[in-house]
Amino acid sequence: MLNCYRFTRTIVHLNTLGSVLVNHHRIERRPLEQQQNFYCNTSYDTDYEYKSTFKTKSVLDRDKKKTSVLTGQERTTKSDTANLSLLNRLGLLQKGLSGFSNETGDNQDDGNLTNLMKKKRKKKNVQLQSTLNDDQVKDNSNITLNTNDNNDTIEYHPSLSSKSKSKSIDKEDDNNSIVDKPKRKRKTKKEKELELQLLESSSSSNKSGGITVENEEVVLHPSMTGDNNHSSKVKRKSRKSNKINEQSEQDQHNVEYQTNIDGVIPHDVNWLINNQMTMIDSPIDYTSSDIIIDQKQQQQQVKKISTTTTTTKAPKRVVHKPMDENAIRRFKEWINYRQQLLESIPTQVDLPDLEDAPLTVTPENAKQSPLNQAFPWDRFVEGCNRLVFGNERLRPLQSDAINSVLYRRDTFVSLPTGGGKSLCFQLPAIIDSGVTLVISPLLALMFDQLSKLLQLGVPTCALNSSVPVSEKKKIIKELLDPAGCPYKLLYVTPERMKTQEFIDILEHLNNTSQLKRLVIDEAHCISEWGHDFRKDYRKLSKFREMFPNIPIVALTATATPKVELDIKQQLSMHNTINIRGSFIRSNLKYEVRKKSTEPEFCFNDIYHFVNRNHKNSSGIVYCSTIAECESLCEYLTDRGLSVDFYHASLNAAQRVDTQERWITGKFKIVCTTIAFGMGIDKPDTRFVIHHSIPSSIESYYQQTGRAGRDGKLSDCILYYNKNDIRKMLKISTMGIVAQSHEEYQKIMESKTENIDTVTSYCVGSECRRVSLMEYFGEETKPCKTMCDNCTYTKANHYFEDDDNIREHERVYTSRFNYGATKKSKSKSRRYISMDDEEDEVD
Ligand SMILES: Nc1ncnc2c1ncn2[C@@H]1O[C@H](COP(=O)(O)OP(=O)(O)OP(=O)(O)O)[C@@H](O)[C@H]1O
Repeated sequence: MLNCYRFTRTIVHLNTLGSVLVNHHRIERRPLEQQQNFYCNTSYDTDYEYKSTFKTKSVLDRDKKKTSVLTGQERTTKSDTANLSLLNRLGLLQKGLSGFSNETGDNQDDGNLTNLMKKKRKKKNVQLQSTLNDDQVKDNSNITLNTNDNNDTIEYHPSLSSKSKSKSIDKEDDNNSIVDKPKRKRKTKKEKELELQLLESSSSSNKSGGITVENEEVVLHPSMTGDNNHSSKVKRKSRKSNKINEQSEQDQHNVEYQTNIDGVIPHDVNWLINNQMTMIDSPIDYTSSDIIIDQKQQQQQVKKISTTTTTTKAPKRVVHKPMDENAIRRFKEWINYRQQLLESIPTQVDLPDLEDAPLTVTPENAKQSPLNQAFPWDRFVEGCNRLVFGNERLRPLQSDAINSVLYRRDTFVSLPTGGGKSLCFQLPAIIDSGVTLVISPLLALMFDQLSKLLQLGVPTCALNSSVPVSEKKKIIKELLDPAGCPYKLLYVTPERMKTQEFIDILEHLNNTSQLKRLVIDEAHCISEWGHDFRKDYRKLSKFREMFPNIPIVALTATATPKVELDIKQQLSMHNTINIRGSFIRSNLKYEVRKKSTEPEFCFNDIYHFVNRNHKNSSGIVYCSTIAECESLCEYLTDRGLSVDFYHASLNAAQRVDTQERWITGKFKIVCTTIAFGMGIDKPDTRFVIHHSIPSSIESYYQQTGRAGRDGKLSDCILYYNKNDIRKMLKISTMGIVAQSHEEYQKIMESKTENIDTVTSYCVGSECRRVSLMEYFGEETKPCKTMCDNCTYTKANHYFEDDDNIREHERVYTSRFNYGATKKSKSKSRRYISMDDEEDEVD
């Protein structure tokens, strides 16, 4: 029998938490010596691997001094570089780089490379000329594109050529990778000397004054900037350039290829508020490290329509998606805008006072809330939201949440599904310095957010079981880099928190003042009373003990008051600011339909509903079992709909792949168990159908919350019959972990109560919206037009027959017997839910 452990609640004395909240009422710059400024420099090591490193000020004593716009103090200049090692991993650098300088204004693509080359020419021993002629580019094929005036160093080496499409640098563990990577090549002595000279000259040549935050070059692929001439010009120029260093044909080819890269955006986006106001650099790679199954594996992938489940090997993967052009444009604008803002910021900024006491902000009191006042970061928030995320404005309560997070207060955010909770921590993470640690319960959810952030250009990484070992090692190395970590957000599953290796990483980040906050997404998973309880979420309660000064941000869309209290207690949140929005989703139409006991009838009904109303729209159909999932998928596919299935028996790679294909519209309808859902953000999802009843109202709200996230009218249909009650009861009590019979019974009671509530919802005749909101403790008026009960007065005849009511009562009253039966077999037993998603920790 499996031993089972129940996590003991950790009690943290409140007095140890006194220092948790950083009450910084005044932002002042520290003396220069005290600042922990990290400077980024990119170079490649002897193995010709690109390397992006941050260096502390003390390390970079060779760097030039600049005058801060904020203080007038002289400061060491910083390097703003692409995260080349990340790029390298994603297979970009083999294609070369092209330059675009944003400092010189937009649409100056011709000038971009030229600017880079200008800077490069300053290096003594490369003998580059300082005018814009064809010769400028001649050494393009050489080792570097160094922009040391701005300390933007982008290096390129001929060995990383398109021709040398050899195996990946990561080849040792990415055998299945579909990314071709360049072959390593030993540097010649000459090259080494040249490189050394370049580095020396780069570190000694910068004499510009100006502002501290100066490195904001945006390097783009010409095709992305719409300048096709650029490529050809560079090619032409590079062909002429054979004077300085003799380059091989391969090198020349590299120059050409250099212009064909998807691009790279180095930037710095950190505004450090921890008693100083400065910017640190953050190398960035705007490619998306989407994790997909490699081609071979895809081919081998077992046809999904089958009764047996597939067990292909774990994901090996990386494919990068080009960045969205609008995102690039916005990002450039953001950099310019931020630059302007920084120039206008005074050297000292007062933070408004916020009482050190719990505070609740709701839509009703938001206007009078102390969070609704001017904060020094307001324009940064506005600019970042508009330019990085492409949103016109913040939604109600988002700005309160962001202010609270930036003020470094413990923050509990409960906004409706699709309410924009992610922005409440992602935006502060970008504006603030250091790393934001995000706990995310599902690989799919993590993948979704990671992919989006990378596409937006935000340096983000994830550590989970689907990340190949080689990449994991690299990420860990970067996180542990004594000189500084390049990422703004680090996503992990709760399981990772229990490994000593990861705790060491966190300790390192904390000791170097880089760990800025812990974010717990889908925080209801921490509560046993929550609908998606995950035992490893419980372990997060240790975080406060380990890092008492790090603020905690918990977010959920489905917390009842009881769950909310439990979350805060578990996490030892202190003087929490609660941001509480209305749960109403006014664009969702709710309907409950009677489900026939004949599976085919229900399948047929679903088919007709979709075919009639949402033939070409995306939607989700939730089923209670894997078998149901697959047979419904088969049925709908046979009838000509575009369908696939998703459930916990698929391995991580298959799940990621299915999710990605659904999100990108490769197929329209996903038949799934509850393994799919939390956090899935496909705005144009027009319907969510529950083929079987959900295990709780929270689950139902969460799952239907996938629909209509773009604000457009969407349908939520729930099929209900009495058999499903018993079936769901069985399923939802399978995963119970209990140490004693009493505990088991307690959990059983809670689970059955949840199902009772769902049943009441189904058979009830009051407005669906009112019923749902009542559950979350919110009062509202009947929707009148948005549910079956309001629109069809007789709709519930089906559920008022004696049979159903009797069955409902029988199940309700038999629940204690059910627990007792289990007890007789075993006092302590662990049942594994088939939909349990746990991250394998290696
Ligand atoms: N201020 C905003 N303006 C426009 N769109 C926004 C804004 N904030 C968020 N969004 C968009 O709203 C959608 C939902 O956001 P998000 O995924 O953060 O919701 P959520 O609250 O986490 O929902 P769930 O709990 O259901 O996962 C996303 O597509 C996001 O881009």
